[in-house]
Amino acid sequence: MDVLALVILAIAVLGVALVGSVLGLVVSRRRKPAPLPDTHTDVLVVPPVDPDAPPVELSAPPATLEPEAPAESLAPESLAPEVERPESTASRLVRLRQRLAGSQGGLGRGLLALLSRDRLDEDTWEDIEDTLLTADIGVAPTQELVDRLRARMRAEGGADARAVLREELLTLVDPTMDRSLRISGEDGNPGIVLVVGVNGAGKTTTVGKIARILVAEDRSVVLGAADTFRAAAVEQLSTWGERVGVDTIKGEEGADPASVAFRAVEEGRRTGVDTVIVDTAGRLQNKQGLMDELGKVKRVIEKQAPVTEVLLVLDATTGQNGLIQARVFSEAVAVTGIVLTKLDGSAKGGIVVAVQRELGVPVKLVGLGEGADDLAPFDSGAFVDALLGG
Ligand SMILES: Nc1nc2c(ncn2[C@@H]2O[C@H](COP(=O)(O)OP(=O)(O)OP(=O)(O)O)[C@@H](O)[C@H]2O)c(=O)[nH]1
Repeated sequence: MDVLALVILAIAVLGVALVGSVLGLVVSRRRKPAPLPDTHTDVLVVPPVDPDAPPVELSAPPATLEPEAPAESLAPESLAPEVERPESTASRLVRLRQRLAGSQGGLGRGLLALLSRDRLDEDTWEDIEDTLLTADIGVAPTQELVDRLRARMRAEGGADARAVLREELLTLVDPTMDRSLRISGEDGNPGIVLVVGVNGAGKTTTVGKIARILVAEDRSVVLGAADTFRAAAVEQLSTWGERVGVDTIKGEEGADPASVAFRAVEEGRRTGVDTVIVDTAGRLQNKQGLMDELGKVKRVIEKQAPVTEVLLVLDATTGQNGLIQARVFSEAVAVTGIVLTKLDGSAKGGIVVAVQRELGVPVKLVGLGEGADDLAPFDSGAFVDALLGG
């Protein structure tokens, strides 16, 4: 009898242990981290830890109990190469529009408050003028805008100030400009994007961010680190590339930038990539030196294939000084588009108007933060809406 009771007890204990281990398996499977969502944003930021989440199961069940896991279900952080998935353009635009409205909204709100006054007297018009000048729109565009606003507010008594202001700001920003990036080549060649600008404007960062935009759109890319003046810039660029699985062609510190650019294009053609992006040095030692260097880089690249886009990177916070630099660069090389960085750190979005006027080329991209995906195509309507506070 006693022996029988002992046997029954042993079976019961084994049964409980078995159920427990199966439940433990189920629970530990449920605790596996969810895959990254498509709209993953700041990929450089470590995902936040949920303080309420149960601790990670350390006593994992024996490997033999685990069914064969299909390759794609393996935890990405443990086995997959460290290639990040850049944010999709759609989610980036929604996020960055809000950031743009946050940094630029003050200008529009200020103008609207002034235009909505009962009496638009001379003092008010002067205040409007000052507000525009403070936002770096520039003297001539400010005068034009004020003249047009005056005429319309007078002629269209009781007009909706917001609607009038929106229309006139949009005219100034010029929605008719072609802002598409020339990232495709012809005759089997890759598109070649040459990126120029003074050091510190955000050039290398921008090259990395553009690569991410292209990778997010399933385009293949090679980077050329032709900023051989500063070894750190070369390393910085290749790190950007590695993160999204893009190769970077480098040269030794002090190597001829043109030869690095040449090799990058050579590699891009050999591997049949869609786009080669070449970062350049931005020393402004003197105009002649800059012209010689950039001119040579472009000439040497074009022994193989045409440069399809020359982007000038400008720091939005540098105001008039930035415009002077812009002029020097545009004389050194034929700029086809502007990237305005650090708009998140400046309330002076008027620089968009000023720089387009100065160079006669469109702003094509705007930088809105230090995050890896904080670069967005410039959209004039969205920009004016951001100025007006959404
Ligand atoms: N807030 C903000 N910071 C930015 C933006 N773009 C670039 N930066 C920062 O600006 C700093 C300079 O950027 P870099 O890309 O190193 O500038 P660079 O022009 O390549 O300079 P060199 O590498 O010296 O040639 C970095 O700290 C960037 O993170 C932007 O849109 N917003």
